[in-house]
Amino acid sequence: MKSKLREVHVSEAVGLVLAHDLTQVLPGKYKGPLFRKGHVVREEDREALLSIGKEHLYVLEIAEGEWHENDAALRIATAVCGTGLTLTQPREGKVNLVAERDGLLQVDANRVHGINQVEQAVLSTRKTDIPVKKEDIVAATRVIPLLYPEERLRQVEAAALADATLPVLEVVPFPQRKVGVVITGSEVYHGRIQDRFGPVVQEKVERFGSVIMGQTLASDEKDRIIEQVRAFVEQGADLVCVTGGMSVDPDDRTPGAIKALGADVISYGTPMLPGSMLMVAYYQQTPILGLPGCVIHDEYTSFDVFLPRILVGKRITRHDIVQLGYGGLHSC
Ligand SMILES: Nc1nc2c(c(=O)[nH]1)N[C@H]1C(S)=C(S)[C@@H](COP(=O)(O)OP(=O)(O)OC[C@H]3O[C@@H](n4cnc5c(N)ncnc54)[C@H](O)[C@@H]3O)O[C@H]1N2
Ligand code: MOO
Repeated sequence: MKSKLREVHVSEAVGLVLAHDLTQVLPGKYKGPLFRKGHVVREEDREALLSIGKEHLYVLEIAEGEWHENDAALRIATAVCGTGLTLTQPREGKVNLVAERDGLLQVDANRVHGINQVEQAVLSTRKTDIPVKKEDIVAATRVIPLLYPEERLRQVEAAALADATLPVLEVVPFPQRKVGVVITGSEVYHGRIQDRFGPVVQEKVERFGSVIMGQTLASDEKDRIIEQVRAFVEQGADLVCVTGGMSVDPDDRTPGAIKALGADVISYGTPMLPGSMLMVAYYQQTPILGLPGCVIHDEYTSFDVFLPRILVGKRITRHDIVQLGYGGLHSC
């Protein structure tokens, strides 16, 4: 059976779906829709409808096996919604997924593509691995037609599951991590200039609810850098940042020190600008980052991409490094 039109008196229309737009004309002031096609008539609409002379309405009788756009959007949203997210009530056929907490947004892009393959289904999301704030809208769902077939909703729900154990979208909270900072550079060590790296790293780390467990000065001495990184790891650091000395001058000792420490270097260099001279390494499972000078003055570098991921406990891989190049030219 297909959905069909039916004429009803306004007093019997509550809960039914308008089959067409209803226009309001206020001479000289306004002409436009008072209610749109698809609107579900509410008790409080009755007076407004009668005031524009609508005693009878065409409503849609929705056949079994078809879903109103609001209900279809809600089913899609429910199928993709994971922890740390809530759904809004449908409005004009759209449901939003809203962050319930600050955290790192996780989106399975492959399953988002799979859902959008289903004819006239819409799942629109922000990108994965970005930090979000409580109450941010991170995704929205809708369907294109006013009535949507059950069969396609089942296809959406199957695509949302697709053998995966994790939800399509979730917001992972930031645990409180301890971060050690080793500042290199003889000019800072000897007090020729004031350290500007420490406050920048501290602000970025605290933004995600983590703490700086300590900050040391290592001049440009490789052995001192090694010792200080190792000491932070032994004291239980969740991340150690070594600042400066990342370039190609003879006094740039940081990459050599991290290697000599025996760390597993994932990459020295990234294809993102700024932040191309970043080093990502792991020493006994603890992430060690070599931070290039640009982190002091550029608002958004490869450090800002990886820091929140590291703080939620994700391990950075060579694949993650490679991914930074496409769309990664921010300034240079
Ligand atoms: N020949 C090349 N030169 C540079 C390259 C390159 O590939 N080839 N890369 C450039 C890029 S990109 C960056 S980023 C920087 C990387 O610089 P470093 O990490 O080696 O930074 P430094 O040389 O140690 O310092 C640069 C600048 O910043 C001042 N600085 C450093 N630490 C502090 C601190 N804690 N507080 C205040 N100021 C600090 C330092 O005195 C220098 O003036 O290299 C480019 N060059
Ligand atoms: O590492 Mo530099 O990183 O791009 O300005």
